[in-house]
Amino acid sequence: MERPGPPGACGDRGGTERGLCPQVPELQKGTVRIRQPERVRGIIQALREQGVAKLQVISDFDMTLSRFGCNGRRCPTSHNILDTSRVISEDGKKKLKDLLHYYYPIEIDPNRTLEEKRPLMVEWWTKAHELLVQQKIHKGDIAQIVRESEAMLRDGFKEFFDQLHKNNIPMFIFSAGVGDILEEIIRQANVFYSNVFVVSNYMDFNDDGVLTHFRGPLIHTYNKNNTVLQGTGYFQQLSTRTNIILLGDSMGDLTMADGVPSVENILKIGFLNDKVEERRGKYLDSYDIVLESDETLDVVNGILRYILTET
Ligand SMILES: Nc1ccn([C@@H]2O[C@H](COP(=O)(O)O)[C@@H](O)[C@H]2O)c(=O)n1
Ligand SMILES: [Mg+2]
Repeated sequence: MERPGPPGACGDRGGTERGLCPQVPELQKGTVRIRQPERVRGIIQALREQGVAKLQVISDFDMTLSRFGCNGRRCPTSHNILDTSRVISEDGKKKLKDLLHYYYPIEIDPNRTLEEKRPLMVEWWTKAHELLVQQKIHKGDIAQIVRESEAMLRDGFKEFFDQLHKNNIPMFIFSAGVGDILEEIIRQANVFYSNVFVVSNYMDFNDDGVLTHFRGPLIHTYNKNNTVLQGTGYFQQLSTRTNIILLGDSMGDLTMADGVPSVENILKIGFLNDKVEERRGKYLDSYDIVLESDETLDVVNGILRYILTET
């Protein structure tokens, strides 16, 4: 039989999905799906009880911290921002769009295995980066390209970044996007705080500020794990941060915390943005909390507020 938690504990109404955690009312939103409410309740409670000093956040960027929908259309990813910008020739734009139309359905296909997808993702990223290098992009144009784009962070981003910063919680952004672009988005949103650390695909420029190549190792959707973090030492420095909130939008994001030593508790929150019906089952199997077509960080902010409130 389930033992009730201490007064005011998450789920002390019995732990049904409805009364999952009354102190986090955002979990009642219609966008929230949870396969194992008891498990989620237990993790949230443990994160709160064990305290802020043990917590770290690991997040994907594109379509997780950034929005999926923009005024009835798809928001651009960090790659798309560059691909569709004024510095790319018409021919370059067409080729990059063709790549997207060919490879994106493969990326999100629930019927293909990760083993099948991996080499195809390497192919996509490699071809796209080669095309971008041919465009002789100037470093000095990046800020303006981002300003002119439709890039948008999810609603509630300021509270999210602020809560983490004020509580000195390290936030690791692990992205297969373009590091220079996503950093600029966060900078222009005024939330690029000292607790934010990014690993992504960064561009290298020559002395004239012209893009010459992308720095390795190449990060694509399905190799976001320890293999591309060698030499960063990031997780090793945070060895006391054994409790994790992981945020992602892809099945590839589930391995982002693989390099963290001695994980005690991990809460995986997945944004299911596209092909919702088709992919729901797999997401519910893999993420503790699934947010369907939810353009906000409300649920994440609600959980953080509860975890960070002093008892
Ligand atoms: N040429 C490309 C390659 C990938 N994408 C999309 O970028 C996203 C990966 O970035 P994360 O921050 O989510 O790791 C992924 O959604 C790909 O579809 C692209 O737009 N263009
Ligand atoms: Mg993503």
